[in-house]
Amino acid sequence: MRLAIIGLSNSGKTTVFNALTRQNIETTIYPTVTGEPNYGIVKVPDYRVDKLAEIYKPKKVTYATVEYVDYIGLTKGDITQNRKVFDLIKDVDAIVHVIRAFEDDAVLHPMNEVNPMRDIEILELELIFGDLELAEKRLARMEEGAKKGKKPNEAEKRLLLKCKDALEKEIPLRNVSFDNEEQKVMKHLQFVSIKPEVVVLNVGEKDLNTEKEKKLLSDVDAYFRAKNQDPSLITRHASLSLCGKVEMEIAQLNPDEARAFLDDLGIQEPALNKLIQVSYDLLGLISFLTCGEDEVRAWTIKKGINAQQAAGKIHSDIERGFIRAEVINFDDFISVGSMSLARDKGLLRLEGKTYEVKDGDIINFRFNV
Ligand SMILES: Nc1ncnc2c1ncn2[C@@H]1O[C@H](COP(=O)(O)OP(=O)(O)OP(=O)(O)O)[C@@H](O)[C@H]1O
Repeated sequence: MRLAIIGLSNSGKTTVFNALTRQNIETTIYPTVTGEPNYGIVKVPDYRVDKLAEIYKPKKVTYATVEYVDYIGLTKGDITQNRKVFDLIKDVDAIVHVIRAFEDDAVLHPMNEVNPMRDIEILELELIFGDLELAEKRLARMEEGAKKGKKPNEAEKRLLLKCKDALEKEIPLRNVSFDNEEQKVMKHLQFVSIKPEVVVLNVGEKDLNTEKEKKLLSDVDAYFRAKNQDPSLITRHASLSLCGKVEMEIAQLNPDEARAFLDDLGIQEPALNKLIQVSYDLLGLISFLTCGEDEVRAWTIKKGINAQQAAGKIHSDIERGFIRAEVINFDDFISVGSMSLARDKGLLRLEGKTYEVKDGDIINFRFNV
């Protein structure tokens, strides 16, 4: 799973990226307009993996991971520059949209003043304009082809017209419902406004845990709710606030120092953990767990997949030779503390191929190859 961090220049994208990936890429008070994208793999914090590792003391502990990519900012009205960003993010699973809400005169703002709601609108529109350009170009190419006698792909044409119509009304494609056929055609079209989106309000340190922060966040939620007029659509948007600068400082500390720092600020855990979790949920992902003396591990799967498909995540042989899955949910396991006790108490279930795997299931696959 890969997420792209996007936003206007100087909104704090690299700061958030550094905090997430514990890297130290240079952040500047000037916009970055060239350079290579930054990539980083991030462990998905999971208290269940921590707890199982404590119990099993395995040789290896493996968390689920997500990858983030950070690149240059989007610019109002600059389609050529923005296309560079869209080309990079066309294959990502979701976008993290960083909005500047912190005040600092030393950090240049591309619109000269801090105004988060205006910036959200600008950025959302740039995504829409980028997609509109793409739809129009493809339709024009189809028309050219038709003139030369080439038969257009009717399904794609219908879909492009539907997208164009929505985009012209300034509706992002994530807020349009597409049937299964349309979704299939959509796969190779590389639109960006269709991607699930996590909005991160990057507030100043002094605004953390204040009414101002709460109000801003509820304004952001209201903005996206108002945009999504089809209640049958699954939510493809989530928002949260954090202070990128503080998060980056915490990420550079050792665990004890970080704990003391968080206690000082009256925060339970870094907001980044929530960001990672929210991204995971938004993509409809869950984790199942495997444990033993060799390894305790979290595996990422899509919500709704069955035990046999989940087995395929580990190895195609296990999927092919699947016999049964021995399953216990993490909470039940913890209530007794060991697999043998769980078995004695009948908490360990034997499930077949079609069992729908739940978040936090600890699974032992029985298979035969
Ligand atoms: N929450 C915050 N509070 C105060 N300063 C911040 C905050 N977040 C980021 N900054 C500062 O803002 C400046 C710009 O940050 P950063 O380089 O991360 O932005 P960016 O969006 O990656 O910029 P660009 O892509 O245009 O280079 C840096 O000086 C950074 O320290």
